[in-house]
Amino acid sequence: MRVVISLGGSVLAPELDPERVAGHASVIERLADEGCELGTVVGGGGVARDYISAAREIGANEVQLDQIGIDVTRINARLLIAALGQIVDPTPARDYDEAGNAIRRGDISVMGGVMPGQTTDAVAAALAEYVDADLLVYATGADGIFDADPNEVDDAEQYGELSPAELVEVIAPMSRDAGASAPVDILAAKLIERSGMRTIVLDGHDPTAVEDAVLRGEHTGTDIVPAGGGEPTYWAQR
Ligand SMILES: Nc1ncnc2c1ncn2[C@@H]1O[C@H](COP(=O)(O)OP(=O)(O)OP(=O)(O)O)[C@@H](O)[C@H]1O
Ligand SMILES: O=c1ccn([C@@H]2O[C@H](COP(=O)(O)O)[C@@H](O)[C@H]2O)c(=O)[nH]1
Repeated sequence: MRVVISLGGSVLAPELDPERVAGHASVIERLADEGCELGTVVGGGGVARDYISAAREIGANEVQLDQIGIDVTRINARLLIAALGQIVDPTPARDYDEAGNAIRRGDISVMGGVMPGQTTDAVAAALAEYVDADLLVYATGADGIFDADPNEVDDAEQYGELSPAELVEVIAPMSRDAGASAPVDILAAKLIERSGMRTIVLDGHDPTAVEDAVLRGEHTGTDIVPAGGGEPTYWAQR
């Protein structure tokens, strides 16, 4: 089973805690031990946003801000690589070919951002399509997709399941500025719609949430189910 995991910077490194990073790395290692082929895409989190807002005040344009964000995602990718030992490609992939080649060699690939105008959510969706993944998992700061930001609106309601087209509709009104917060960005939603990729969006603060979802099909987030997708096939059922 080939899986792409998008690990938000806000769940990998909300603060620089080596134990938290090691916890995420342990889960990735366990998935690899179970035979999963893995691509991991790491976000920039609060550090990227701090840099972006400082540079915006100084007068940087949106592309420059995106470039700063990309650099931070790559630093976070290196942090995760440092925790992953021997089974990982030691260099963050700079593009989908590099990531795909590492995965085909049997390494775990870790990458950050690739180009301005998007977020690592879109990188993960493109990588999943490129390597023909069985499953794409977004480990983010909210337990799925809601009708409003659940960290801001007390009675926000979760979507348990969405079609890719519904996902695009829900995500479309959200901001596209550098550093914006959304569980999945609009380009990612469009790529998921195009590829029909089976996708889960879940709260990744506890690293074992990803393991439960991939290995046991257990999660409390949102399932993005393509038309005719049927029941999700998880590792335990293969
Ligand atoms: N409709 C919504 N449904 C779910 N979460 C939402 C929604 N609108 C806004 N959000 C916010 O989006 C956040 C997730 O995106 P955010 O980009 O902050 O984190 P991330 O995915 O961990 O990646 P990174 O921190 O690397 O950018 C959630 O924590 C939540 O507060
Ligand atoms: O391919 C990419 C990836 C990221 N960016 C910029 O970096 C920040 C932080 O990334 P997150 O995935 O949101 O953590 C993002 O807001 C973009 O400004 C990018 O331009 N291209």
